[in-house]
Amino acid sequence: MNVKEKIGALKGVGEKTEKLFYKLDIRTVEDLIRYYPRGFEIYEDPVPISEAAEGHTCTVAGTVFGRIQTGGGRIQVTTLYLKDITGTLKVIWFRMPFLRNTLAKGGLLILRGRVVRRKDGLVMEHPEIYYPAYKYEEKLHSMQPVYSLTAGLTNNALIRAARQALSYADDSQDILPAELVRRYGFLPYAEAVSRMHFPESKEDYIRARERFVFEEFLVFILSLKRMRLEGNRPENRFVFEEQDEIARFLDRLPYELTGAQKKVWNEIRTDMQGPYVMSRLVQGDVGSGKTIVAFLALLLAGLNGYQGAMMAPTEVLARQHFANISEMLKTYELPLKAELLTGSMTAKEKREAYERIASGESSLIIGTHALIQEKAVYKNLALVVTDEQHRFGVRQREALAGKGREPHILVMSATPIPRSLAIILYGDLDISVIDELPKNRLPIKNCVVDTGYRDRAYSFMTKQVAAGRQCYVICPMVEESESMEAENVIDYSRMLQEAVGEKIRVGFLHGKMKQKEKDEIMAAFADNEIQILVSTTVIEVGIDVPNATVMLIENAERFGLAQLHQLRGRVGRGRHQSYCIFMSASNSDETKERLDILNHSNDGFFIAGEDLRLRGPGDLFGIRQSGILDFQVADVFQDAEVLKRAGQEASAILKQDSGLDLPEHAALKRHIDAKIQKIMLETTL
Ligand SMILES: Nc1ncnc2c1ncn2[C@@H]1O[C@H](COP(=O)(O)OP(=O)(O)OP(=O)(O)O)[C@@H](O)[C@H]1O
Repeated sequence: MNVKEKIGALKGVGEKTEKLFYKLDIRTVEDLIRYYPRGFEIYEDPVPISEAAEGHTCTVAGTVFGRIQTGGGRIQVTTLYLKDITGTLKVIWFRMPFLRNTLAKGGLLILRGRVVRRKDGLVMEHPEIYYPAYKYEEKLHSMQPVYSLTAGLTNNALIRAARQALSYADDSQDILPAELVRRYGFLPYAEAVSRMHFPESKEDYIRARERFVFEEFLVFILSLKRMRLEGNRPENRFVFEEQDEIARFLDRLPYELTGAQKKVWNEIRTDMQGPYVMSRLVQGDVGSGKTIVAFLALLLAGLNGYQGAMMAPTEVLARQHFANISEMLKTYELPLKAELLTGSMTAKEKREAYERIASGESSLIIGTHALIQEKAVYKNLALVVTDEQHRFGVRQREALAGKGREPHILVMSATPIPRSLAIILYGDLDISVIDELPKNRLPIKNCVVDTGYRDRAYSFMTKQVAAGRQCYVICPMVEESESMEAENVIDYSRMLQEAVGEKIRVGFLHGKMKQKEKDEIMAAFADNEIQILVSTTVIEVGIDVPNATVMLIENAERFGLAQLHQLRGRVGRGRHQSYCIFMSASNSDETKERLDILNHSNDGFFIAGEDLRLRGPGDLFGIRQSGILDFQVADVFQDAEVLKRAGQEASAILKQDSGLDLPEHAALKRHIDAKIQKIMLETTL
């Protein structure tokens, strides 16, 4: 079979399933071959029930103790107690009432699932069932891939389809030039890709991964270069003049810019008035005050009679920026109008917004990714501020300016990457760093505790709320599905509401909520109508409520350090003393060491370095990767050396063959061009 064929060509993938695959962006057999697992389940020997620990996925073996029950309620829950000589464990399944009959026959039962703490103690939730128990033997010590899924498509279905797809992989499909594969001693393509999905051991996976990390970086760098982002800078065809109103605005701001903010603002101002179009990256740790610098650039564009657009990575964040900038325009009586453009607005609202943008009535446009490009026609867009997550959209944004005018580009990033790596990843951008925090800040006080501390954490939060402050709680994680995650957040906030009493309003936020609901909750939290916000990691980026002073992170052991640092960065943004409580359900030394780093440092750069030191090459499994810059397998920090090499190879390839026209680069070129085209399509739709 040709791997370019539609995914529906695989056996067992009907029309309906095909659509589900599309949702995961898997269209062809090759897409599936390259859809690597996000992790692996390693099937260990069963543990004694007394050792089944909160927050862990484990396997237990035992017999059913007492009766199996199915209870009503919103969701049907089937409950049993599993017993071995060391103890009993409560086990529940959702929506599987038939289990009552199938499991009632007695005999040894093996269950594998995550153990969580509920009101009535430890519970294993929705485990896999091995019954009769010998069925587990087939799996013992194996590594099962775990894929990112979509509702309706199970992990098993993906495993089956992936096995089939992999049987059609062969070395002729490799996009890396053969000479590179030889020189670096990489595994041949077909073997490597099959080990990416079904490795026999960790070492096996690591060896296969090496090649795809390299490939991913190489493709990334070459794509950027092919999109003509590097090389000749377009001329600056906008006329910018200094605006007195900006100086007046800065004078009246309730705080003085830090030295670092002033320095960066100067660099931006100089760029915008210079002979070439600006392409600048502003890097700054969480809470370092990047937003005001971006706002200043927008104001400068607006006051010069141009338009400026700011694209936020999430809708919640877009609304926050819009609210802030609108407020500023009003307070400081600036003669400019801000406009919001997001996906959840009604057709009528959008149409009206488009009109005001086309006529130039609105000059500061804040929105989300897709929408800023949609039908909006700008009168005279001179500046686009984006987030690093939109790395690839740059080219269309330039196109979006239309009529051959290329706007200034400002990219904001909170990722603490060393300069040498930033130069490779952002080779087309000048780099500014905000390396100083505002003076009014008190360092965040951290503590690392176990779950036994939960009640004390709640009473601490109650006291903070009594003092007028607000708190965030990052809910324990549920990996199985988004809907279970939602239920979990709701259950948790109910429990918390009971614990803190009615005077305090607890709100919650999760990925499955409608945009409007999210906005309402965020607005209520920003106005202190909600004092404690229980959330999944959706609040991770950018949210700025300076009155919030406590961040309680449940299951802290399950996050990467970079992500924990981002989450913690939601507090300590104002003048009040702030606290971060890392609650961990694991007692392992490794967890302790990792959390200890955060406990003793609030510095993103230092944390990233330490994280790297601790995560040896063997540790690619347990903890969620940072997801920074959204690489599929590569990790900017951990694979820094590979990134450097890929950067060198990319330059060497282009030096020898700038158009990628040599036969040995043909596959690479096709791959890159298809990728660029896809990105273009996605971002212009
Ligand atoms: N020079 C300053 N002095 C005092 N407060 C400041 C200063 N600059 C910014 N702030 C305030 O600090 C808070 C954090 O700033 P901002 O939201 O810009 O952070 P950020 O760099 O975007 O961080 P993150 O990456 O976490 O979103 C805001 O409430 C902002 O008003």
